[in-house]
Amino acid sequence: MLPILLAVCMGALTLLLFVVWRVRTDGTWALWWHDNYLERLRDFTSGKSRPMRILQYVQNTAVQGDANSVISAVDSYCANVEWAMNVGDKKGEILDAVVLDVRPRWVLELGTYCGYSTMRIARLLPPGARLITLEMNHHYAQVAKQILGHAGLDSQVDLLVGASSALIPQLKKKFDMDKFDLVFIDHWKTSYLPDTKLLEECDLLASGTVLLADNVTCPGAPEYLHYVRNSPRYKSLYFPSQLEYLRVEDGMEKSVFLG
Ligand SMILES: C[S@@+](CC[C@H](N)C(=O)[O-])C[C@H]1O[C@@H](n2cnc3c(N)ncnc32)[C@H](O)[C@@H]1O
Repeated sequence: MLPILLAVCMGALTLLLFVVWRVRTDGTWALWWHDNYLERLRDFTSGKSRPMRILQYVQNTAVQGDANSVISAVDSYCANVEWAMNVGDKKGEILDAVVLDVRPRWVLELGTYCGYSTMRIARLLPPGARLITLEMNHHYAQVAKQILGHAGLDSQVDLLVGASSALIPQLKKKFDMDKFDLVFIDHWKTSYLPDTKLLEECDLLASGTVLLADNVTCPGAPEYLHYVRNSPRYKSLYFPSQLEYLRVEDGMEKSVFLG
């Protein structure tokens, strides 16, 4: 009996070590572990959603009206308490550098989630610039509004709730605008390419418009990458980095529309 028990324990331990190793080194396993298993477990035990837990942490710890303090609070929560799909601090620095370099008047963000990258972009915008961010999940959008309000950035940002494919064709008329200077692409990865083509069709990209796409390595957006790297309409450059809050390879693709 004892040898069988010992063998079962050894087998279970080996399996556990294997799962821990894969979660720490493989992006697909890491995303499944954090986004499905751990998130659902915490939702069940706390009776709240992950965005609500992030919001609560921000309200309890970040200085009201101080965007950097709110950004640090989200990073601290997601690095130390539970992972979340924000662009994160490391790739956030790449995003910051692109925003500062472009100095955009009109920015579009695809995928708001809790408003983390929205805050990073909005706090660096020159006076008079506008950031339009699209989020299809109503609950996430409500949380993002409160987080942006806590950071004091809500007046610079227009958060539209709905699917990007439905909202993009309405933007020109709705905002009485012409073209975007910067587009941050960070929604579901299968939508990167169709929405880029939709932006072209809707005449929302000017020569010089910068597209910055997150997660092009993990979980990856191969069709989008193939398009921007091979189309004569784009000049594209890869920025290697790490997946938010984890030691897993990821990167961002900056693509300049050439007209
Ligand atoms: C990776 S998260 C965005 C993270 C955010 N940019 C940040 O760094 O803080 C992706 C978000 O895109 C939203 N989303 C996915 N597909 C979308 C679509 N087609 N239209 C609008 N929102 C979408 C999801 O609901 C999710 O909240």
